Amino acid sequence: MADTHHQEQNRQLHPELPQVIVLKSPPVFRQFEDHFSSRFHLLKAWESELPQDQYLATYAQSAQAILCFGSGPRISADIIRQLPSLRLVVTTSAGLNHIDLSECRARGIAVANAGDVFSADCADYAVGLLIDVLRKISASDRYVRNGNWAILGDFGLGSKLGSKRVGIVGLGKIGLEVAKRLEAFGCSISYNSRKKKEHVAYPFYANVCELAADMEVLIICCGLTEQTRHMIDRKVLLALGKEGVVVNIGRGAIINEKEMVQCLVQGEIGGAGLDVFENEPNVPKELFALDNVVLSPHLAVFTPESFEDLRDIMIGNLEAFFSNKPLLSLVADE
Ligand SMILES: O=CC(=O)O
Repeated sequence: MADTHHQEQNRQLHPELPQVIVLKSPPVFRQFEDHFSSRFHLLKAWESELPQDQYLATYAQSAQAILCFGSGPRISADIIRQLPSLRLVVTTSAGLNHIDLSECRARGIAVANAGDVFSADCADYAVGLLIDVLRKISASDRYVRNGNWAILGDFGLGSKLGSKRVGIVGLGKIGLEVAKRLEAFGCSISYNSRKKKEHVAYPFYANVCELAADMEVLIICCGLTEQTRHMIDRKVLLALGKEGVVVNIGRGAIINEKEMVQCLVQGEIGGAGLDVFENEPNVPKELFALDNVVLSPHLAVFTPESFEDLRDIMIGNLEAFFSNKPLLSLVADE
């Protein structure tokens, strides 16, 4: 019980600091921790030897805020119900699929996310994946390293980025940044989203299958919800066609992964750039053999240069909440 004892001592030393629960923290958070502990009394459930339920029942009954990470654990209805004073969830991610939003809504709990902090990094990465698939950069790197250049001669040419018709699925902050970048490369942009955006001139498609049929590239930038789960299925991919490329920097389950793998293996689409997968960190093995597929371990999201902005927005949200000011990146209720 040494850690729990330490936390209890800390609470007695800093009774004035507002309590913020953290169920588990990934190593990347450790570099921020001092910035948080000097402002808030962090209830570090993961350091306690008590089972989580017991820890929450013993130490977190009056805590009003929880800080969580896109990497988990999930902020489920069950956890929310164990925290009767909870009024705010702050997540370090742009995505929200690890939070039970309807339970938060029902209980009047506000949710704040990473806001715009990652949008530029994520958009850069989406464009990087697309260029890599089209111009075969990773594949040609392997070709050279394996000594094939000298043995087999020149590697086959890739396909031009400029003038491609690109469909963006989900024109939020990240999608708009992707569009801005690809316009500069000479691509023509169209999009699909829940609603047509006022003040956006790009052609809008209410139907994702129709978008795919008219495009050469689909870039998935939307969040994962019950409505978007498996939205990109075999039918959409077949509409994209044999030369079509899909890039996913949203969430793996937005694409029906089994059907996408089948389409790729059978040459029914032209290629894929994938940063996210349905069952991370497991990646379908069939993809490893395909040179027209670029794989990456869910790291589009940020660079070390963005960490300070992330830290500041999380602290800013917590401070605003505890001083009754508007949150910096409140997730709008849809
Ligand atoms: O995937 C990462 C995020 O949602 O921020």
